[in-house]
Amino acid sequence: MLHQGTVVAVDIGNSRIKLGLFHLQPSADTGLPQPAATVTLAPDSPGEACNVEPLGEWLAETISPGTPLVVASVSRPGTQALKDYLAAHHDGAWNQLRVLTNADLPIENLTDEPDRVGIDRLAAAVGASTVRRAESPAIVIDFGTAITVDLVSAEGAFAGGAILPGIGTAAVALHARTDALPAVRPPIEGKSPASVGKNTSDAIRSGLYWGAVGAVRELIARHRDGLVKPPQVLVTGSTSPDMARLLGGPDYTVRYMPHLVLAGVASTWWKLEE
Ligand SMILES: Nc1ncnc2c1ncn2[C@@H]1O[C@H](COP(=O)(O)OP(=O)(O)O)[C@@H](O)[C@H]1O
Ligand SMILES: CC(C)(COP(=O)(O)O)[C@@H](O)C(=O)NCCC(=O)O
Ligand SMILES: [K+]
Repeated sequence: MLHQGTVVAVDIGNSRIKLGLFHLQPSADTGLPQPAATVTLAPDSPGEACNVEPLGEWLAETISPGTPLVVASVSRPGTQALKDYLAAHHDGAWNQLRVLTNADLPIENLTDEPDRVGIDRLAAAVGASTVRRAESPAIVIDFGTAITVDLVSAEGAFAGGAILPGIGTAAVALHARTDALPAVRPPIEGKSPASVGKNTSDAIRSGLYWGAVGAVRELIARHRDGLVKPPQVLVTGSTSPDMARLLGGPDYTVRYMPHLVLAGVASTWWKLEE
């Protein structure tokens, strides 16, 4: 079937909503489609619903009316907020969200309950499949509200993985479940914290950050133990630029690919349109 190729991919997580405009041109460098423009919708305060207001300007300035908005969501309130906003604005020009289900994703799913896997994990695996060397496995780490460490088999199937608390989520839990620990926000840019914190907040920052590094390294090593070939390791989501370097290991390299989930959503859409 002939189609225009242009699509807005939407990744609705439990903290933020990410959108990317894609045209049908994989980047020569990785084979991974790269967005021509992106916007991220965040809550005004952590833990609240996303403020979807900035969407209107982005759509009006960047996107031709009628371009499909294709959604992978792990948050029903997030999906509803987006639907409500689009229905109430722009005279319905953006009213057709195509909300993907797991069965739409062009990847074999080897888990016990394929329908329950977060569609963001599957979309990232689809993105990883286009990047990985033929017949090599991949490990995909996504830093978000949760951290996921997933395996894409050498044959290109989603094999499962691990889910652990995201750094911000763990910070909220420490504050909520203790008398003395303050609320600490993870670093937004750059720098890894010193491991020896000299005050309570810095000690928490250290523990959460280096704890996540150690946990993810252990999970990569354990996933890797079951593999014949060394994996390609891809990191995505909200994390510091240092993270990919810190996660590197003896026989694999780690690449940071911020738009892996969005690229997987766009690739899925093009496959569905074929
Ligand atoms: N630079 C950063 N380093 C570490 N954690 C971060 C950084 N930026 C954001 N976070 C944490 O990442 C989480 C949200 O990431 P996000 O990609 O918005 O999640 P989701 O995909 O679940 O919506 C929050 O817990 C936030 O505190
Ligand atoms: C693990 C997740 C919460 C990660 O979501 P995020 O951190 O991106 O908001 C999400 O993929 C999800 O809701 N998964 C459902 C359970 C599963 O994947 O098995
Ligand atoms: K995610």
